[in-house]
Amino acid sequence: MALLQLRDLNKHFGGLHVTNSVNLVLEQGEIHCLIGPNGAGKSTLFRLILGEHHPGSGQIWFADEDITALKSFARIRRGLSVKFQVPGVFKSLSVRQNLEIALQSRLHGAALDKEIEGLLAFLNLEAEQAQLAGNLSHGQKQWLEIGMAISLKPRLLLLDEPTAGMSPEETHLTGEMVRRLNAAGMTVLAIEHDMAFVRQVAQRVTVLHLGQVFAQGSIDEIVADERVAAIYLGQAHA
Ligand SMILES: Nc1ncnc2c1ncn2[C@@H]1O[C@H](COP(=O)(O)OP(=O)(O)OP(=O)(O)O)[C@@H](O)[C@H]1O
Repeated sequence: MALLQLRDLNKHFGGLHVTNSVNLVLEQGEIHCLIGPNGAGKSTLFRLILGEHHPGSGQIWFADEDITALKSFARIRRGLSVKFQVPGVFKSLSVRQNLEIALQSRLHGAALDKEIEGLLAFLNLEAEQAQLAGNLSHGQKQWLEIGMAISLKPRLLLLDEPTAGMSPEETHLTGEMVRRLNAAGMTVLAIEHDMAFVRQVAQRVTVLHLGQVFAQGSIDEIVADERVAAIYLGQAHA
């Protein structure tokens, strides 16, 4: 079953056609990675899905409902969640308090404490729970934000370069987290440049180039595609 469908989506910024007739189907239960050179339009596509940008034309369907005209909060209420690239944690609050804030609309009392314990263990942040979030390492901040993004138990989790700036070990641990979330039923769409991460998690990969879907397939098919290699030539991320 399709969880998310982008139908002929278009977005212009002035004369720039940043999202160009994009059609993309995300199956319920898959981990899908979105790759492409800088400026390909990946972040813009996320903002369209979340409702921070609105398309000039085209439709966005989520769980058999047309959500194109809905505001972000209404999309979040239906089960969408996003972790953007820049950590949005509350730096002057502890790790535990950050999770409390994310969870408190859903849980209280003993149930809240139990959920926080589970999340801390999942995020490898048990020992850091009393630390100020601002004092965490870069990787730990990213994990805390993943924790906040999954606190409402979304059906679809959008991750914008979740491993940017991480060591290979941290990247691998992040991949394991994503796989565990997926095994528990969460559908994931991740923008990612790190091909080791893409190989670790992705069941399907979509390549975006100049705002268009350029290629789609398994990681092996994408890596073997000479057309894909060609569009990365001269790019620092290749
Ligand atoms: N709000 C905006 N106003 C004008 N132009 C924008 C805006 N947001 C993005 N763009 C332009 O749209 C194009 C696509 O940007 P986008 O950030 O979506 O690409 P990306 O694939 O996410 O790139 P990167 O990998 O560098 O993050 C770029 O040329 C960018 O300058």
